[in-house]
Formats: sequence, structure tokens, C-alpha cells
Amino acid sequence: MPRPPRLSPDAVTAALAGLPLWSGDAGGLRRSVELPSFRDAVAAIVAIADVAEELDHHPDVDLRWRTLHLVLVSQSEGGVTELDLQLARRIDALLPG
Ligand SMILES: C[C@H](O)[C@H](O)[C@H]1CNC2=NC(N)=NC(=O)C2=N1
Repeated sequence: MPRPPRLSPDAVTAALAGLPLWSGDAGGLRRSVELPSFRDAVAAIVAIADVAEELDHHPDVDLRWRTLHLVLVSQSEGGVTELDLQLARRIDALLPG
């Protein structure tokens, strides 16, 4: 399936204004979140995995005890695309703010 094109740095900055829990730049979107327990963090990863499979778009995930570090980037496009923004919004709907 064709992937949307990489967004310009200005477009990524503008999009980040609407995603207050995310930081980053044209190279990737980042969010960290601390869950109540290690098991809760693992369950959050499984819920994110369901969304990632649905979108066929997959986050980089780093789990340190109960803190999850997520990076969203479209490897095939070498930067952030609309798919990363869509995945970020879907992840925000799953995780505690
Ligand atoms: C064939 C399949 O669509 C591709 O390998 C997808 C899978 N998930 C992906 N996820 C991300 N984050 N970047 C990609 O380029 C990507 N490519």
C-alpha cells in the first residue's frame, strides 16, 4: 500500500501543537508515559500493538520498568507522515494523559 509522503519540518511543528503530549521534530514524534505498574505498561504495549497492526504502522517502543518511551516515524519515508500523526492520536486515546 502506498504510504503518505514525509511532512515538512514546519508541518510537523504545526501538527505537534495539536498533540500536547508529544514532542519531537521532522525526524520523529516522541511521547513517554509512566503506567501504575510493569504489567500495566505491558498491557498498554499490547493495546498499542492492536492499533499498530490495524494501521499497518508500528511505533518504536522502549519499556523501562513501568515507563514507556514511544517514537513514531515512517521508516520507509525517512521522516514523519500523516500516518504517524494518526497513530499518535490513536495512542493518546488508549493511554492515561
Ligand atoms: C509492508 C509494510 O507495510 C511496511 O513494512 C510497514 C510496516 N510498518 C511500518 N511502520 C513504520 N513506523 N514505518 C514503516 O515504514 C513501516 N512500514
